[in-house]
Amino acid sequence: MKQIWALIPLKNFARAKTRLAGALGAEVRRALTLAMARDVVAALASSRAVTRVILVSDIPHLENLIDIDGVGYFNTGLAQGLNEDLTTAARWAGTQGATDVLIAHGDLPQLTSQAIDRFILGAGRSTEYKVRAAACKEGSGTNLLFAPLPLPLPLVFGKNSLAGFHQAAAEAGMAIEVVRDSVLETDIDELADLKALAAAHARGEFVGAATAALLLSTMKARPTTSAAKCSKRHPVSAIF
Ligand SMILES: Nc1nc2c(ncn2[C@@H]2O[C@H](COP(=O)(O)OP(=O)(O)OP(=O)(O)O)[C@@H](O)[C@H]2O)c(=O)[nH]1
Ligand SMILES: O=C(O)[C@H](O)COP(=O)(O)O
Repeated sequence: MKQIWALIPLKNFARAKTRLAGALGAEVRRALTLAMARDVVAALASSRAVTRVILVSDIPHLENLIDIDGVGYFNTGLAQGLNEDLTTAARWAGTQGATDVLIAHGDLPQLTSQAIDRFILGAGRSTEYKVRAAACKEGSGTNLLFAPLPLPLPLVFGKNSLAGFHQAAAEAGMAIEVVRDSVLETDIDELADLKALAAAHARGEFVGAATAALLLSTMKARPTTSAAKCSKRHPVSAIF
């Protein structure tokens, strides 16, 4: 019986979401990072296929910030980098009884438990592929990775990671299966992504509860246009 553990890496707030730093102040980026991570955790916690959900981070007292029933925390100590932290956490998960890991980034606020189960259970049907990757919307990055333990290939998250995973798999004498799924594709990296997310929410598309609440509360607090123009770095409310 598979024991699938979800690992969600979360960067320290001081270094997180830097591509939004030109538009959003540190407090708003922190709130957004936390809200999206809460939504990712909640979706994974409701998945039928996932056995355990673990946050992988060096954020102190993260359990007080994301307090969802049954969620575990792997404290990396001082972060060594995304791939190093996840590799250490995956190895530890293996010693605790995990047979497989589902790595899911913390900035996927439209993630649903149905899409997660679709992704994982699809992997079960194919015996040809051991590793399955969900592409980001640009098709270059990897939003989720499903792999058995011990990991059969090195983790190479980062810029153009999908090509990196293909290469790592080829070097390990295997192939990976790439999934394009609109629900799994939506990561929030740039201001344009955030604007698109607000528009999707306004159209009635699903957005996780914590992120949706943040979008709504900041829109209610929307300043006048002239006030927004005066501010160099806008609150979320000023960008929609
Ligand atoms: N534990 C851990 N998580 C990380 C680290 N670097 C990135 N992450 C997490 O990995 C996921 C993808 O992160 P990135 O897109 O690289 O970084 P980001 O903070 O979301 O955005 P940028 O700073 O704009 O690149 C997010 O959930 C991050 O919080 C790290 O060194 N350690
Ligand atoms: O491996 C990846 O694709 C990155 O860790 C996340 O990519 P992005 O945040 O640049 O989309």
